[in-house]
Amino acid sequence: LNNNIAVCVQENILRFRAQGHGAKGQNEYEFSLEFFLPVKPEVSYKSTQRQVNITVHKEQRGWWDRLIVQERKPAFLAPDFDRWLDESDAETEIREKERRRLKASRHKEEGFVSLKTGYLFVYNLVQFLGFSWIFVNMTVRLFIFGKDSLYDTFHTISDVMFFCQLLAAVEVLNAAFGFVKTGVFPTLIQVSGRNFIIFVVFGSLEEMHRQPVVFFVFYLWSAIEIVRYPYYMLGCFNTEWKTLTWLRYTMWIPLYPLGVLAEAVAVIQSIHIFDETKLFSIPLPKNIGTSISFSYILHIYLVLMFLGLFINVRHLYKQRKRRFRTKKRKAN
Ligand SMILES: CCCCCCCCCCCCC[C@@H](O)CC(=O)SCCNC(=O)CCNC(=O)[C@H](O)C(C)(C)COP(=O)(O)OP(=O)(O)OC[C@H]1O[C@@H](n2cnc3c(N)ncnc32)[C@H](O)[C@@H]1OP(=O)(O)O
Repeated sequence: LNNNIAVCVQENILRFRAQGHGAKGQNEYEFSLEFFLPVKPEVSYKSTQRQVNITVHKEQRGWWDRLIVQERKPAFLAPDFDRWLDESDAETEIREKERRRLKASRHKEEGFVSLKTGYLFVYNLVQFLGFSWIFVNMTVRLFIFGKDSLYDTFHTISDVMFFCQLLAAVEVLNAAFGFVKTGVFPTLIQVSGRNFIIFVVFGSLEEMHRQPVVFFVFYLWSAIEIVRYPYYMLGCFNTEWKTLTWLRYTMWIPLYPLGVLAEAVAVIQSIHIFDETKLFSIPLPKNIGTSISFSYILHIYLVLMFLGLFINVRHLYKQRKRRFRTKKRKAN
């Protein structure tokens, strides 16, 4: 039994004093040890029925040649070999710890990668199904109803197109968070450009719903997407189908300018409707005039569209070159 324990470190000397019941009955025990190198003055201890465990920390990490300054160790001092560590043991322990840490972080990384892949795969699948439905539906209707089908594209297709295009906003986030290796800006241009057309130009004007231009815009958009999304889906499994890759990086060459042209026609057709209906026009104070028509914004948008066309065609051209260059190098 230990009591009245006094432990301290002063001037690098550990001083211990306690009363206890030992082999020779009740006694006062004390010792002092001067350490080989500086230790921290803070000391902690734990006392049990059998022993007192004292913990002293070295001032600086490192290996000491011995524990105390005296070369001869006092008779009462003996190492506890259960807790003894020499340099090689410590190195093995450090290496083992590092190995375990690396393994744990690799596990975490693998978990994240498979979660990301699963998420991208599901996203691409949903988009693929959506755009396939649009493309097949429009094609079948074109065959069955001929020219008439051009006039009711909006009524039959717009809900699914709204859904797919709204969901496509996720692609900007994917790029921004680095989930996919691409620039945020081209994706932002692509997604916001299309959403402007579908929600503002088509969505807000009933007069536009029956325009054949809706057919051309939707058909051109979906034609590329039924190729692009399956290409990404295969990419999620590090697989590729050469024909699909070629189509993904080639079809945009005719489709993109045609798509922008169709969108520009839609914007131009909508201008007079916005002027007549005064929809989204900005009211002005009476002494200046009545209002600023939304058609001014549309004129600015037409310019931005061709700027967007230039930026994205350049981006897609670079992606195409990168894709086919890597492929050639891999083949060598
Ligand atoms: C800031 C405000 C702006 C205001 C707007 C101003 C005006 C805007 C005007 C815009 C005009 C738009 C016109 C447009 O609507 C017309 C048409 O679309 S017509 C139809 C033809 N269109 C197309 O061909 C374009 C289709 N879209 C795209 O290609 C992309 O959206 C685009 C961002 C343009 C390019 O895609 P990305 O940069 O991602 O290139 P990659 O496909 O090569 O992908 C790069 C790597 O990332 C991997 N990736 C990408 N996405 C995914 C995914 N969802 N899941 C899995 N992996 C993905 C891909 O595999 C590549 O990796 P790797 O190289 O390892 O294979």
